[in-house]
Amino acid sequence: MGIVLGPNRYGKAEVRLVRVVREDAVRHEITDLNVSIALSGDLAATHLVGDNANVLPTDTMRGIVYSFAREWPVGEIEEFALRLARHLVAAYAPVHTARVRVHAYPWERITAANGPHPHAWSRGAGTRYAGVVCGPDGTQVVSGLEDVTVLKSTGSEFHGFLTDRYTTLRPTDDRILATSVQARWRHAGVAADWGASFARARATLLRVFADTHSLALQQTLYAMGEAVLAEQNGLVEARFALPNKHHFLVDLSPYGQDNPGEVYHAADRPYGLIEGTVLRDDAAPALAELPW
Ligand SMILES: O=c1[nH]c(=O)c2[nH]c(=O)[nH]c2[nH]1
Repeated sequence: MGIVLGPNRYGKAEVRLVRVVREDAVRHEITDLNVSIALSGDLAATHLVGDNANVLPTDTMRGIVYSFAREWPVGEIEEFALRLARHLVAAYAPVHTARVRVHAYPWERITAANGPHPHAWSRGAGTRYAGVVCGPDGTQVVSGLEDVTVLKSTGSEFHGFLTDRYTTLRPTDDRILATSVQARWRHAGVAADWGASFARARATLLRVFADTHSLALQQTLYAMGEAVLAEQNGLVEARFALPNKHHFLVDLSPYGQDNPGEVYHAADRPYGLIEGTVLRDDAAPALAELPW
């Protein structure tokens, strides 16, 4: 019996990159990213004896991110992640697998006196995500979004659940349903119109959340995943984490008032956390190191 080194990876996490594209002196475009890289490969020596010959410093990874941002337009985040991951496995022999994660923060032009301002921005809602793995077993791409908070003020019920002596929750046929969507969808291939696919998936998720008369957040989750896959042949698997942002009816009887679904307490924690995967039954499996 002995002690051995298990799976490991390392890299630079959360490289914050803002790329300004100067169309002219006043009119700009901006891209605001948070990029994380994790490499695995021939890294036993650094762990076992501190021999760093195979170690590409994480500081160099930071430099690659900024330098690539200068040399090319950043483009869609999936494309940028693919470029980085492919470079990292091609350029450094000890690197077998590269995982790249990119979060993009949306900035919207401020509407000023003369319309959309050429270079003044207001931070928008939600974050777009891309994750890429590139290694000996192939390359895969996942896209997604998070922190998209949605709410329905009716059209949601929850009843018929298992009950026992610990149950205090009352069944309801009319409640507020709210969640902060974290969604991911895996692409079948490594080339797509990433921007159009993202816009379509986002619109699908919002539309289905709105249009599904919900008997459980689990049912809404499945409906959203099913629709995203049904509408885009190039997508094979969708994963969700949906916190149930509970809204409780306030008891106004101490004040001699009724409360027919009008005054709610928006609770912070604890919250239900509903997680699930929806996939094509013939989907090739996701690579283990795909950064969802
Ligand atoms: O949509 C819901 N799913 C649950 O599993 C659950 N559990 C709970 O207390 N409220 C809810 N709501």
